[in-house]
Amino acid sequence: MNAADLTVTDLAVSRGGIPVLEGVSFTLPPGRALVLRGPNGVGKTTLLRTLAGLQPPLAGTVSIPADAIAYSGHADGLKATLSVTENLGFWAAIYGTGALEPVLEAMNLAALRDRLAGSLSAGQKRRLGLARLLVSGRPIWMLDEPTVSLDAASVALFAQAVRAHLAGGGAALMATHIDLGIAEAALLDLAPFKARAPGAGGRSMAFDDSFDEAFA
Ligand SMILES: Nc1ncnc2c1ncn2[C@@H]1O[C@H](COP(=O)(O)OP(=O)(O)OP(=O)(O)O)[C@@H](O)[C@H]1O
Repeated sequence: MNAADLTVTDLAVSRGGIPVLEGVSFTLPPGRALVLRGPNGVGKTTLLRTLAGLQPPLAGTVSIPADAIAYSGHADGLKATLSVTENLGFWAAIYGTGALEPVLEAMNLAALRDRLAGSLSAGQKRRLGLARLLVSGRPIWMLDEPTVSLDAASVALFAQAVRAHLAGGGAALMATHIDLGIAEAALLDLAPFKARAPGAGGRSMAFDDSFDEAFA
C-alpha cells in the first residue's frame, strides 16, 4: 500500500438502516481497475456510495488520498438548461480544470456541444455524464453502472477513456455487468445475503483469483 492507494479494510455498509455488506477489504493501486460484481440488490451501489463519502460506513476503515474521487452514480448529474459545453465548463470550474475540447472529442460530444443537456437522448446524456469524469482531473473514478444506455460504439469509447485514465496513473472502481475488455481490471465478487443462524459468521465476499494475480 502507498499513499496513492485506495485501501478498504473490513468495511461494513448499510442502506435504509439495514446492514447490506460486511467484511469488505481490498486495495486499489494507481493504474488498476476493480470491477464490483454481484446480483441485483447485493450492495454494489451502497458500497460505492459509502466509499464516495455519501454515507457513513457501519464499521471498518477507508483510506483515500485527499480530493481523489470522481463519483458517477445512476443519475447523470446534468444541468438540463445548460448546453453540453456549459455543463462541462461548470464542472471544469468546480474542479479547477480546463481543456474541454479533448473531452468533447473523447466522448463523441463535439457535434452536440451547443445542445441543451435536457434535449439529449439517454445515451447522449450518459456520455456527457461520463465526460464529467474526464473534466474532473480526479485520480480515482467510482462508477455505478456507467454503460447504462450506451450503444456498442459508446461503450468502446468509454472503455478507451478508462484505459487512458489507468495508463495515466488513475484508478477506477466500477459496478458493471459488462465486460469492458480492460486488461488492468480485476474482479471483486460480492456475495449475496444468506440467512444465517444466530452466532454464525458474517456475510462473505471474496476476491476473484484474478484479482490477486493482477495485483501481485
Ligand atoms: N433508498 C433505499 N432505501 C432503503 N433500502 C434501499 C434503498 N436503495 C436500495 N436499498 C436496498 O439496499 C440493498 C442494496 O441495494 P444496492 O442498490 O446497493 O444494490 P446493487 O447491488 O447496487 O443492486 P443493482 O444491481 O440492482 O443496482 C438492497 O436490498 C436494496 O433493496
